[in-house]
Amino acid sequence: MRPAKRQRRVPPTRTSKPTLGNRRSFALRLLWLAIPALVAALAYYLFNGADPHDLGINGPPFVVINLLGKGKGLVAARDIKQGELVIQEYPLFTVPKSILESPTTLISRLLQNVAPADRDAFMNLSYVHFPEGLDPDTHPEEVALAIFQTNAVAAGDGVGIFPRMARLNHGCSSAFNVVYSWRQREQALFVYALKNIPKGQELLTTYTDTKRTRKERREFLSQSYGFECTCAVCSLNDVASKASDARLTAISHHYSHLTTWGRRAIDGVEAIRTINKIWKLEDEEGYWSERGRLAADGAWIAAAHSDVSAVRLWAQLAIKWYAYELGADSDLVSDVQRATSQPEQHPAWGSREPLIVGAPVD
Ligand SMILES: C[S@@+](CC[C@H](N)C(=O)[O-])C[C@H]1O[C@@H](n2cnc3c(N)ncnc32)[C@H](O)[C@@H]1O
Repeated sequence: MRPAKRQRRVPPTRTSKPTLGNRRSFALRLLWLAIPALVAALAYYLFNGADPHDLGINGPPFVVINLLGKGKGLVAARDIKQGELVIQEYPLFTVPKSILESPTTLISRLLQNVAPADRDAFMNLSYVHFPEGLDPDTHPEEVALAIFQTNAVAAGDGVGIFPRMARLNHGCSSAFNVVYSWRQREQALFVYALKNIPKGQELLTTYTDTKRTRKERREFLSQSYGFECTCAVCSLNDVASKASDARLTAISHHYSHLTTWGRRAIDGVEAIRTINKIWKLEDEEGYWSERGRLAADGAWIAAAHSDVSAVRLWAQLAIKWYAYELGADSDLVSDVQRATSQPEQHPAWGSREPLIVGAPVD
């Protein structure tokens, strides 16, 4: 069960009507009509996505609204460009991966150290898996734990709570269009647009590795997050859904095959061929996540086999896709940039026999 939604007070409406014949009172009437609209617009802006980085020339990228059957969610307030930063958020608090005290006690204790407005924002988040038989009204500490479990995401060595980002709903495979990552240097969570997102479209992230069949994804999401996924991919007709499942299963299979290069079960040429197969299948599926990492793997394999021109090409591709997912100023982009200018300085350089492994087929 979710906490009761807060009710907003509705101001009493004015009952006296100005006469139409009087221009001054007509102007006053317009003014009276405009004031609530301006106040509503300001309140909407303040409560739905304004933060310092939103105040750029393009205006705030999203609003938070109620969505049928999903609770709250983020919807693009204007066209958002691929690779655009949509959220930069600091954690309300973080929790290490292993703890000694009871999680209920820990969360309640950490909440005491946050500002009252932040605590309210936290307690307003949605949750699933509340212990059966307990009344949420008399067990706020259990509500806090359930909220934490539903909304916490990876943040460095631990997990953290980011109330703004926590409103992002889930989409599978080609349906998710934003990606979040923790940046150690800034100690903040960054959310980037993986694709162009037209105004009015919902911003969706992914809660799990969605390179799984629809049935497997649905089981996981229902058990872990308490909802039946109806994203664009889960809503495909049976024929299209089977084709998508087959692509996703093949992608996973190719990823497993690729890892065998690490133990020399396949050579560099086969490894690069496998990366190109994954890339092609992902194009067909519309699955664009993790491409920076995949291209960086290509650069690594090329460097290991001392294939200078392949290192450069894979590294350039990695920079492009890392920039979309992680930001052009992220550490991983800087690391790969070094490989394009000085392939011989790549950490994997020359660790395997020399071989022309092959370039990206993009
Ligand atoms: C991290 S919260 C996301 C924000 C949430 N909608 C809210 O109102 O705060 C996770 C919860 O959102 C809902 N949710 C997320 N993605 C959904 C989807 N694709 N369809 C339906 N519900 C979804 C589920 O209730 C899930 O447990």
